[in-house]
Amino acid sequence: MFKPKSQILLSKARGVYLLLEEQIVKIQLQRSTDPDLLLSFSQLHTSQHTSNTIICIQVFYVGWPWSPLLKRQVFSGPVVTLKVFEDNVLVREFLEEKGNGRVLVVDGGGSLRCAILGGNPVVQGQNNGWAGIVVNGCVRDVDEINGCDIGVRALASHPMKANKKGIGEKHVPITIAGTRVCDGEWLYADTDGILISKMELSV
Ligand SMILES: O=C([O-])CC(=O)C(=O)O
Ligand SMILES: [Mg+2]
Repeated sequence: MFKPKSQILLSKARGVYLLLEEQIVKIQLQRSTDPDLLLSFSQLHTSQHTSNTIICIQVFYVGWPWSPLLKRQVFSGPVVTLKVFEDNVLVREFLEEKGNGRVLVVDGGGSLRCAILGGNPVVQGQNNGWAGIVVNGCVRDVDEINGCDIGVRALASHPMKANKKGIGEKHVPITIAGTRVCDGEWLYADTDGILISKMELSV
């Protein structure tokens, strides 16, 4: 186990450790649905610290079945949140904006009944400089998405299009798989999982 120079908050969880003070030197995640793991992270997250040298990290989606069909799994950036349900109008609206390296995190309520992200907005997101899109729901046009230079994570693919009523809420706190995600937080996605941090990390 890596020993930090100074303070460390060490989760009991297997293979997961946070190094604190000057920076996060290494983050290691294992896929797990172990409730102790999630508990230890939520305790870390909610515990009160007086020193702002302590960086609290939430683990987001450890153990979730992210679709392996999507190829660009590694990306990071500041978060923009969106909450919709089986409707993709606001998703498209966001990706028409300049991304400036941000990651759009869409809580689609986990619906597996239609796709709230298709190839067209992903191409737009790529062209507008978004770093990635995380969808708690389904995507379609998987081959088109995989041809794009932008990270995309979703639960699954589905051939059906979503509604186009424009219903949803932008920039609101969302809770996905028990983890609250807010605008301005930082998201780090790799092939092991997805992390949400209150602040930018050096990884
Ligand atoms: O048209 C839609 O609603 C979904 C789609 O395939 C795309 O955006 O590329
Ligand atoms: Mg399409």
